[in-house]
Amino acid sequence: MKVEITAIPDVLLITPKVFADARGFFYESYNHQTFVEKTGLDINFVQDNHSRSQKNVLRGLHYQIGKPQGKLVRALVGTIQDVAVDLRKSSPTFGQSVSYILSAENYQQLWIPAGFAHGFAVLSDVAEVAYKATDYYAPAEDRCLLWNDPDVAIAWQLSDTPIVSAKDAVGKLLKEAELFA
Ligand SMILES: Cc1cn([C@H]2C[C@H](O)[C@@H](COP(=O)(O)OP(=O)(O)O[C@H]3O[C@H](C)C(=O)[C@H](O)[C@H]3O)O2)c(=O)[nH]c1=O
Repeated sequence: MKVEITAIPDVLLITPKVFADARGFFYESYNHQTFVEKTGLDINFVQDNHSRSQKNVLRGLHYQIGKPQGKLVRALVGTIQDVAVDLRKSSPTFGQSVSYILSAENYQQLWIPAGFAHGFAVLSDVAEVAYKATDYYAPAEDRCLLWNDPDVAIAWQLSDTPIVSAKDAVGKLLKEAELFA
């Protein structure tokens, strides 16, 4: 398992060791001991999520203001552009984002700590995304940062106007959003 620090140091790009043979492949998608040893993070995941979306769907940018969740994200099927936005007011990278292409083919995972908004755009005909969370879903705490906030200026690799939920269509701008310390 390789761990790479991204342009926002607390966000990590993880590439697992994949064992391929004539049958196909095998890899450990998560191993707690390896994760802690390689990242130095002592965290525990309490919830696994799985979503399926068609091409041009954009889910996000979401975060929970109370019960903030760290997320470990991967694409089981297809290809997504996964994005994390730093919402920690005291961070030197506040308001900045990182984007990575996660796909069933590259096996890569993105670790996004609590304090970030997370979202992804589907670049393939369909994508299934699985991700682990460090705290439970808390609908009352759920918040949305507007996906195309000009101050965040994410370069979405979308071929068309994205398909977003009604909730995501009215996400807040960074200058209005509830933030982390
Ligand atoms: C997130 C979540 C949702 N739900 C229910 C609530 C709704 O009835 C339904 C769809 O929820 P939502 O439209 O918020 O799903 P996404 O737009 O995929 O939200 C996720 O998208 C971005 C990418 C994230 O990082 C978050 O994990 C999460 O907010 O699932 C649950 O029961 N548990 C959950 O943990």
